[in-house]
Amino acid sequence: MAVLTLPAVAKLNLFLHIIGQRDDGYHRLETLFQFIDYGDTLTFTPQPERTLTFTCSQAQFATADNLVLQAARLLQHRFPTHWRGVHVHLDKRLPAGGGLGGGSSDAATTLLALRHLWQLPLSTAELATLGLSLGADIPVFIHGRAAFATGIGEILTPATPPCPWYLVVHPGVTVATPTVFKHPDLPRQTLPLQDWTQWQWETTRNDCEQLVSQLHPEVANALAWLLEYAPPRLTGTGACVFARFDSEEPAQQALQALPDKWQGFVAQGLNENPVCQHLRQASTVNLPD
Ligand SMILES: C[C@@](CO)(OP(=O)(O)O)[C@H](O)COP(=O)(O)OP(=O)(O)OC[C@H]1O[C@@H](n2ccc(N)nc2=O)[C@H](O)[C@@H]1O
Ligand SMILES: Nc1ncnc2c1ncn2[C@@H]1O[C@H](COP(=O)(O)OP(=O)(O)O)[C@@H](O)[C@H]1O
Repeated sequence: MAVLTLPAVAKLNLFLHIIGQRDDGYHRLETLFQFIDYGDTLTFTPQPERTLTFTCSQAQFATADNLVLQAARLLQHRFPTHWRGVHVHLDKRLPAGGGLGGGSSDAATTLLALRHLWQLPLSTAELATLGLSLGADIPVFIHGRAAFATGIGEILTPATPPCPWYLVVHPGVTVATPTVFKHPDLPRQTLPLQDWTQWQWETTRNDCEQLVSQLHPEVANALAWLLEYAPPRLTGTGACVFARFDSEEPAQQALQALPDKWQGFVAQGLNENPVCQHLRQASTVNLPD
Protein backbone atom coordinates (compact mmCIF):
# COMPACT_ATOMS: atom_id res chain seq x y z
CA MET A 1 0.00 0.00 0.00
CA ALA A 2 1.13 3.53 -0.76
CA VAL A 3 1.90 6.30 1.73
CA LEU A 4 -1.31 8.12 2.76
CA THR A 5 -1.14 11.84 3.55
CA LEU A 6 -4.32 13.26 5.05
CA PRO A 7 -5.59 16.54 6.55
CA ALA A 8 -6.86 16.90 10.13
CA VAL A 9 -8.61 20.26 9.99
CA ALA A 10 -9.89 22.40 12.86
CA LYS A 11 -13.48 23.02 13.88
CA LEU A 12 -15.25 26.10 15.20
CA ASN A 13 -18.26 26.10 17.51
CA LEU A 14 -20.36 28.78 15.80
CA PHE A 15 -22.37 28.83 19.01
CA LEU A 16 -22.27 26.74 22.18
CA HIS A 17 -25.13 26.65 24.66
CA ILE A 18 -25.03 24.62 27.88
CA ILE A 19 -28.56 23.42 28.60
CA GLY A 20 -27.95 21.10 31.57
CA GLN A 21 -25.76 18.49 33.14
CA ARG A 22 -25.97 14.68 33.18
CA ASP A 23 -25.71 12.58 36.32
CA ASP A 24 -22.13 11.63 35.37
CA GLY A 25 -21.13 15.33 35.35
CA TYR A 26 -20.91 15.73 31.55
CA HIS A 27 -22.68 18.83 30.26
CA ARG A 28 -25.59 18.72 27.86
CA LEU A 29 -24.84 21.02 24.96
CA GLU A 30 -26.42 22.57 21.91
CA THR A 31 -23.66 23.55 19.52
CA LEU A 32 -23.10 24.14 15.82
CA PHE A 33 -19.86 22.65 14.48
CA GLN A 34 -18.27 23.85 11.26
CA PHE A 35 -14.87 22.83 9.88
CA ILE A 36 -12.29 25.30 8.55
CA ASP A 37 -9.65 24.77 5.87
CA TYR A 38 -6.70 25.00 8.27
CA GLY A 39 -5.17 22.27 10.38
CA ASP A 40 -2.65 19.50 10.96
CA THR A 41 -1.42 16.89 8.47
CA LEU A 42 -0.96 13.18 9.15
CA THR A 43 1.18 10.80 7.08
CA PHE A 44 0.64 7.03 7.32
CA THR A 45 3.53 4.93 5.98
CA PRO A 46 2.93 1.16 5.84
CA GLN A 47 5.80 -0.88 7.35
CA PRO A 48 6.99 -4.40 6.49
CA GLU A 49 7.22 -5.28 10.22
CA ARG A 50 4.08 -5.40 12.40
CA THR A 51 4.98 -2.32 14.41
CA LEU A 52 3.08 0.85 15.31
CA THR A 53 5.30 3.94 15.61
CA PHE A 54 4.62 7.67 15.89
CA THR A 55 6.56 10.91 15.42
CA CYS A 56 5.50 14.55 15.56
CA SER A 57 6.92 17.81 14.20
CA GLN A 58 6.62 19.25 17.73
CA ALA A 59 8.48 17.16 20.29
CA GLN A 60 6.06 17.88 23.15
CA PHE A 61 3.31 15.96 21.33
CA ALA A 62 5.42 12.85 20.60
CA THR A 63 4.24 11.10 23.75
CA ALA A 64 2.63 7.73 24.40
CA ASP A 65 -0.67 9.37 25.41
CA ASN A 66 -1.07 11.31 22.16
CA LEU A 67 -4.58 10.90 20.80
CA VAL A 68 -3.16 9.60 17.50
CA LEU A 69 -1.55 6.64 19.28
CA GLN A 70 -4.58 6.12 21.52
CA ALA A 71 -6.80 5.95 18.43
CA ALA A 72 -4.45 3.52 16.66
CA ARG A 73 -4.19 1.28 19.73
CA LEU A 74 -7.96 1.17 20.06
CA LEU A 75 -8.24 -0.34 16.57
CA GLN A 76 -5.19 -2.56 17.07
CA HIS A 77 -6.75 -4.17 20.16
CA ARG A 78 -10.20 -4.44 18.63
CA PHE A 79 -8.85 -6.09 15.45
CA PRO A 80 -5.82 -8.16 16.56
CA THR A 81 -5.64 -10.09 13.28
CA HIS A 82 -6.34 -7.22 10.85
CA TRP A 83 -3.78 -4.64 11.94
CA ARG A 84 -0.59 -4.12 9.93
CA GLY A 85 2.67 -2.27 10.55
CA VAL A 86 2.42 1.51 10.11
CA HIS A 87 4.42 4.61 10.98
CA VAL A 88 2.33 7.72 11.66
CA HIS A 89 3.81 11.23 11.44
CA LEU A 90 1.88 14.25 12.70
CA ASP A 91 2.72 17.67 11.31
CA LYS A 92 1.21 19.84 14.06
CA ARG A 93 -0.05 23.35 13.26
CA LEU A 94 -3.09 23.70 15.52
CA PRO A 95 -2.58 24.97 19.07
CA ALA A 96 -3.50 22.42 21.77
CA GLY A 97 -6.17 23.51 24.21
CA GLY A 98 -7.34 26.09 21.72
CA GLY A 99 -10.97 25.03 21.31
CA LEU A 100 -10.17 24.13 17.69
CA GLY A 101 -10.49 20.39 18.30
CA GLY A 102 -6.98 19.67 17.00
CA GLY A 103 -6.40 16.56 19.09
CA SER A 104 -9.89 15.27 18.27
CA SER A 105 -9.36 15.86 14.56
CA ASP A 106 -5.99 14.06 14.66
CA ALA A 107 -7.67 11.10 16.37
CA ALA A 108 -10.57 11.06 13.89
CA THR A 109 -8.25 11.19 10.86
CA THR A 110 -6.23 8.33 12.39
CA LEU A 111 -9.34 6.18 12.90
CA LEU A 112 -10.55 6.87 9.34
CA ALA A 113 -7.10 6.26 7.82
CA LEU A 114 -6.50 2.98 9.64
CA ARG A 115 -9.98 1.69 8.79
CA HIS A 116 -9.00 2.32 5.18
CA LEU A 117 -5.45 0.90 5.36
CA TRP A 118 -6.36 -2.17 7.42
CA GLN A 119 -9.70 -2.64 5.60
CA LEU A 120 -11.60 -2.93 8.85
CA PRO A 121 -15.24 -4.11 8.82
CA LEU A 122 -16.53 -1.06 10.73
CA SER A 123 -19.32 1.30 9.72
CA THR A 124 -18.84 5.05 10.11
CA ALA A 125 -21.35 5.03 12.98
CA GLU A 126 -19.37 2.27 14.76
CA LEU A 127 -16.12 4.17 14.19
CA ALA A 128 -17.70 7.34 15.65
CA THR A 129 -18.84 5.41 18.74
CA LEU A 130 -15.30 4.10 19.22
CA GLY A 131 -13.99 7.66 18.80
CA LEU A 132 -16.41 8.98 21.40
CA SER A 133 -14.63 6.90 24.04
CA LEU A 134 -11.54 9.08 23.41
CA GLY A 135 -13.27 12.48 23.27
CA ALA A 136 -16.67 14.13 22.89
CA ASP A 137 -15.62 16.03 19.73
CA ILE A 138 -14.35 13.06 17.74
CA PRO A 139 -17.69 11.82 16.24
CA VAL A 140 -18.33 15.04 14.29
CA PHE A 141 -14.93 14.78 12.61
CA ILE A 142 -15.58 11.13 11.71
CA HIS A 143 -19.04 11.72 10.26
CA GLY A 144 -17.44 14.61 8.42
CA ARG A 145 -20.43 16.92 8.09
CA ALA A 146 -20.93 20.34 9.68
CA ALA A 147 -23.55 19.59 12.29
CA PHE A 148 -25.86 20.78 15.00
CA ALA A 149 -24.95 18.70 18.05
CA THR A 150 -26.85 17.80 21.19
CA GLY A 151 -26.17 15.31 23.98
CA ILE A 152 -22.56 15.89 25.04
CA GLY A 153 -21.81 16.86 21.45
CA GLU A 154 -22.23 13.42 19.89
CA ILE A 155 -25.87 13.46 18.70
CA LEU A 156 -25.41 15.02 15.29
CA THR A 157 -27.77 16.51 12.73
CA PRO A 158 -26.03 17.58 9.50
CA ALA A 159 -26.16 21.33 8.87
CA THR A 160 -25.18 23.62 6.01
CA PRO A 161 -24.38 26.99 7.56
CA PRO A 162 -22.93 29.71 5.28
CA CYS A 163 -19.17 29.35 4.68
CA PRO A 164 -17.68 32.77 5.43
CA TRP A 165 -14.01 33.60 5.97
CA TYR A 166 -12.82 33.59 9.54
CA LEU A 167 -10.01 35.33 11.33
CA VAL A 168 -9.01 33.04 14.20
CA VAL A 169 -6.88 34.50 16.99
CA HIS A 170 -4.98 32.49 19.59
CA PRO A 171 -4.43 34.74 22.62
CA GLY A 172 -1.39 32.77 23.81
CA VAL A 173 -3.01 31.02 26.77
CA THR A 174 -4.09 27.40 27.13
CA VAL A 175 -7.54 26.60 28.52
CA ALA A 176 -8.10 23.17 30.02
CA THR A 177 -11.60 21.97 29.09
CA PRO A 178 -12.19 20.19 32.47
CA THR A 179 -11.33 23.40 34.39
CA VAL A 180 -14.08 25.29 32.58
CA PHE A 181 -16.66 22.54 33.00
CA LYS A 182 -15.89 22.13 36.69
CA HIS A 183 -16.18 25.85 37.47
CA PRO A 184 -19.13 26.83 39.71
CA ASP A 185 -19.69 30.09 37.78
CA LEU A 186 -20.30 28.40 34.42
CA PRO A 187 -23.88 29.04 33.22
CA ARG A 188 -25.64 25.70 32.78
CA GLN A 189 -29.28 26.56 32.23
CA THR A 190 -29.64 28.05 28.77
CA LEU A 191 -33.03 27.20 27.30
CA PRO A 192 -32.94 24.73 24.40
CA LEU A 193 -33.44 26.36 20.99
CA GLN A 194 -37.00 25.99 19.71
CA ASP A 195 -35.82 25.55 16.12
CA TRP A 196 -32.05 25.40 15.66
CA THR A 197 -32.35 25.75 11.87
CA GLN A 198 -33.42 29.36 12.50
CA TRP A 199 -30.23 30.12 14.47
CA GLN A 200 -28.67 33.54 14.04
CA TRP A 201 -25.35 34.91 15.23
CA GLU A 202 -27.13 37.67 17.18
CA THR A 203 -29.44 35.33 19.09
CA THR A 204 -26.81 32.73 20.01
CA ARG A 205 -23.60 32.82 22.06
CA ASN A 206 -20.88 30.74 23.65
CA ASP A 207 -21.85 30.10 27.27
CA CYS A 208 -18.19 29.58 28.25
CA GLU A 209 -17.07 32.98 26.91
CA GLN A 210 -17.67 35.18 29.96
CA LEU A 211 -16.10 32.74 32.42
CA VAL A 212 -13.07 32.04 30.20
CA SER A 213 -12.60 35.81 29.70
CA GLN A 214 -12.54 36.26 33.48
CA LEU A 215 -10.14 33.37 34.05
CA HIS A 216 -7.86 34.47 31.19
CA PRO A 217 -7.77 38.26 30.64
CA GLU A 218 -5.87 37.80 27.35
CA VAL A 219 -8.98 36.09 25.94
CA ALA A 220 -11.02 39.17 26.89
CA ASN A 221 -8.36 41.38 25.28
CA ALA A 222 -8.42 39.38 22.04
CA LEU A 223 -12.23 39.53 21.92
CA ALA A 224 -12.09 43.31 22.41
CA TRP A 225 -9.48 43.67 19.65
CA LEU A 226 -11.52 41.59 17.17
CA LEU A 227 -14.66 43.62 17.93
CA GLU A 228 -13.08 46.53 16.03
CA TYR A 229 -13.48 44.43 12.87
CA ALA A 230 -16.49 42.12 13.34
CA PRO A 231 -18.51 40.60 16.21
CA PRO A 232 -16.20 38.04 17.87
CA ARG A 233 -16.86 34.76 19.66
CA LEU A 234 -14.98 32.11 21.66
CA THR A 235 -14.77 28.62 20.11
CA GLY A 236 -15.36 25.60 22.38
CA THR A 237 -13.93 26.22 25.83
CA GLY A 238 -11.26 28.46 24.26
CA ALA A 239 -8.72 29.84 24.17
CA CYS A 240 -9.15 30.79 20.48
CA VAL A 241 -11.57 33.50 19.40
CA PHE A 242 -12.83 34.19 15.90
CA ALA A 243 -14.82 36.65 13.77
CA ARG A 244 -16.59 36.24 10.42
CA PHE A 245 -15.94 38.14 7.18
CA ASP A 246 -17.84 38.06 3.87
CA SER A 247 -14.64 37.70 1.85
CA GLU A 248 -10.97 36.87 2.37
CA GLU A 249 -9.50 40.34 1.86
CA PRO A 250 -10.86 42.13 4.94
CA ALA A 251 -9.98 39.11 7.07
CA GLN A 252 -6.38 39.21 5.77
CA GLN A 253 -6.23 42.99 6.36
CA ALA A 254 -7.31 42.52 9.98
CA LEU A 255 -4.71 39.72 10.35
CA GLN A 256 -2.00 42.16 9.19
CA ALA A 257 -2.91 44.41 12.13
CA LEU A 258 -2.83 41.59 14.71
CA PRO A 259 -0.63 42.52 17.71
CA ASP A 260 2.68 40.60 17.66
CA LYS A 261 1.95 38.96 21.02
CA TRP A 262 -0.83 36.84 19.48
CA GLN A 263 -0.94 34.23 16.71
CA GLY A 264 -3.68 34.21 14.12
CA PHE A 265 -4.73 32.83 10.77
CA VAL A 266 -7.42 33.27 8.13
CA ALA A 267 -9.45 30.26 6.98
CA GLN A 268 -12.72 29.54 5.21
CA GLY A 269 -15.66 27.62 6.68
CA LEU A 270 -16.21 24.10 5.29
CA ASN A 271 -19.31 21.95 5.61
CA GLU A 272 -17.42 18.74 4.81
CA ASN A 273 -14.31 17.43 6.57
CA PRO A 274 -11.77 17.29 3.69
CA VAL A 275 -10.34 14.02 5.00
CA CYS A 276 -13.51 12.29 3.77
CA GLN A 277 -12.96 13.55 0.22
CA HIS A 278 -9.28 12.49 0.34
CA LEU A 279 -10.25 8.99 1.46
CA ARG A 280 -12.96 8.67 -1.18
CA GLN A 281 -10.29 9.42 -3.79
CA ALA A 282 -7.77 7.04 -2.20
CA SER A 283 -10.28 4.27 -1.79
CA THR A 284 -10.17 1.29 -4.07
CA VAL A 285 -12.55 -0.71 -1.88
CA ASN A 286 -16.11 0.11 -0.95
CA LEU A 287 -16.36 0.99 2.71
CA PRO A 288 -19.58 0.35 4.63
CA ASP A 289 -21.76 3.45 5.25
C1 LIG B 1 -17.05 21.50 24.81
C2 LIG B 1 -16.19 21.28 23.61
C3 LIG B 1 -16.94 21.85 22.39
O1 LIG B 1 -16.38 21.55 21.20
O2 LIG B 1 -14.99 22.00 23.86
P1 LIG B 1 -13.49 22.05 23.24
O3 LIG B 1 -12.71 20.93 23.87
O4 LIG B 1 -13.61 21.93 21.78
O5 LIG B 1 -12.92 23.36 23.67
C4 LIG B 1 -15.95 19.79 23.42
O6 LIG B 1 -17.16 19.10 23.24
C5 LIG B 1 -15.18 19.09 24.50
O7 LIG B 1 -14.74 17.90 23.91
P2 LIG B 1 -13.37 17.21 24.30
O8 LIG B 1 -12.27 18.23 24.35
O9 LIG B 1 -13.19 16.03 23.39
O10 LIG B 1 -13.68 16.82 25.77
P3 LIG B 1 -13.53 15.43 26.51
O11 LIG B 1 -12.10 15.00 26.45
O12 LIG B 1 -14.60 14.49 26.09
O13 LIG B 1 -13.89 15.90 28.02
C6 LIG B 1 -12.98 16.62 28.83
C7 LIG B 1 -13.70 16.92 30.14
O14 LIG B 1 -14.63 18.00 29.92
C8 LIG B 1 -15.85 17.77 30.58
N1 LIG B 1 -16.96 17.78 29.60
C9 LIG B 1 -16.70 17.58 28.28
C10 LIG B 1 -17.73 17.63 27.35
C11 LIG B 1 -19.03 17.89 27.83
N2 LIG B 1 -20.07 17.95 26.98
N3 LIG B 1 -19.27 18.07 29.14
C12 LIG B 1 -18.25 18.03 30.03
O15 LIG B 1 -18.47 18.21 31.22
C13 LIG B 1 -15.72 16.46 31.32
O16 LIG B 1 -15.33 16.77 32.64
C14 LIG B 1 -14.54 15.76 30.64
O17 LIG B 1 -13.83 14.98 31.54
N1 LIG C 1 -2.64 15.05 18.70
C1 LIG C 1 -2.91 15.93 19.67
N2 LIG C 1 -3.01 17.23 19.38
C2 LIG C 1 -3.33 18.13 20.35
N3 LIG C 1 -3.53 17.81 21.62
C3 LIG C 1 -3.44 16.53 21.98
C4 LIG C 1 -3.13 15.54 21.01
N4 LIG C 1 -3.12 14.38 21.65
C5 LIG C 1 -3.42 14.62 22.94
N5 LIG C 1 -3.60 15.90 23.15
C6 LIG C 1 -4.00 16.53 24.43
O1 LIG C 1 -5.38 16.88 24.30
C7 LIG C 1 -5.65 18.14 24.90
C8 LIG C 1 -6.72 18.90 24.08
O2 LIG C 1 -6.20 19.21 22.84
P1 LIG C 1 -7.05 19.83 21.62
O3 LIG C 1 -8.04 18.84 21.12
O4 LIG C 1 -6.08 20.33 20.60
O5 LIG C 1 -7.74 21.05 22.29
P2 LIG C 1 -9.26 21.49 22.35
O6 LIG C 1 -10.05 20.31 22.87
O7 LIG C 1 -9.24 22.65 23.29
O8 LIG C 1 -9.65 21.90 20.99
C9 LIG C 1 -4.32 18.85 25.01
O9 LIG C 1 -4.17 19.34 26.33
C10 LIG C 1 -3.25 17.82 24.71
O10 LIG C 1 -2.38 17.62 25.78
